[in-house]
Amino acid sequence: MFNDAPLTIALPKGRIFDEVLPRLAEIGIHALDDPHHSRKLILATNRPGIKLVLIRASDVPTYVEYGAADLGVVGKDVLMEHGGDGLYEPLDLGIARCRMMVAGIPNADHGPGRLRIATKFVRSAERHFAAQGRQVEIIKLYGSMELAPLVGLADLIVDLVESGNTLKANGLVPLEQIANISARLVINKASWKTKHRSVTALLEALRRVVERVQPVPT
Ligand SMILES: Nc1ncnc2c1ncn2[C@@H]1O[C@H](COP(=O)(O)OP(=O)(O)OP(=O)(O)O)[C@@H](O)[C@H]1O
Ligand SMILES: O=P(O)(O)OC[C@H]1O[C@H](OP(=O)(O)OP(=O)(O)O)[C@H](O)[C@@H]1O
Repeated sequence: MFNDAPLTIALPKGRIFDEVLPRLAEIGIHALDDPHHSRKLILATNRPGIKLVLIRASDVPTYVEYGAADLGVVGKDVLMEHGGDGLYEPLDLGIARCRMMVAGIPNADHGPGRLRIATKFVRSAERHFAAQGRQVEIIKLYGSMELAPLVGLADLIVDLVESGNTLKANGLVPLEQIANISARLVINKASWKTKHRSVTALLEALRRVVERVQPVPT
């Protein structure tokens, strides 16, 4: 069905990977090697012409934008940081759902000065506070953001929250929601034109799976 033109699909190795594999299986795409045990970064599939490339979540938009992959799966948080202009983003896969939130120590008095915000989501945080007309200083971190308010590095953090357990375990509370996050299918703009048949066949097959799992509200 998708075999008219070869397709490369970029998948992030982290938590999205385990949720997207069953979706691909439902449309009849399986990796030939066990992806959990293989060290290969390019995986052939049972569909001749369809291969998977396994990369860091934050690199997916770059691979797809430059056409190194025709399609990719990536969190909305990563897209918000990358800037979405160079890509098509036609489908919300409804997996890896969480929220991007501002969080901090409960009832903290931050005083009159500029708030310090620790986050790995620099652009999203800047945009959020600028829209509120609040002057902030953003401190870029690469992980364990929850630590920053506890050791006086920052007043607030911007991080992803799912169950809220990580915040709770560190004595922090969610304060403001910035965005609902889920994984998206992204498509290279040139592939959309030059490989239209195979790209749209894959997109529509995935869309049917997503709608079956979570029917579109009427
Ligand atoms: N607690 C969570 N619950 C649900 N989805 C999440 C959660 N944390 C992250 N995600 C989503 O899953 C995506 C991948 O997260 P993961 O932790 O696997 O990668 P990462 O370590 O953030 O990325 P990288 O490998 O580039 O450092 C995130 O971009 C986000 O969209
Ligand atoms: O609300 P919760 O269910 O506790 O989930 C939120 C946590 O999940 C993510 O981290 P992750 O586990 O991916 O670790 P990482 O940031 O080191 O990748 C996020 O950065 C939070 O720390």
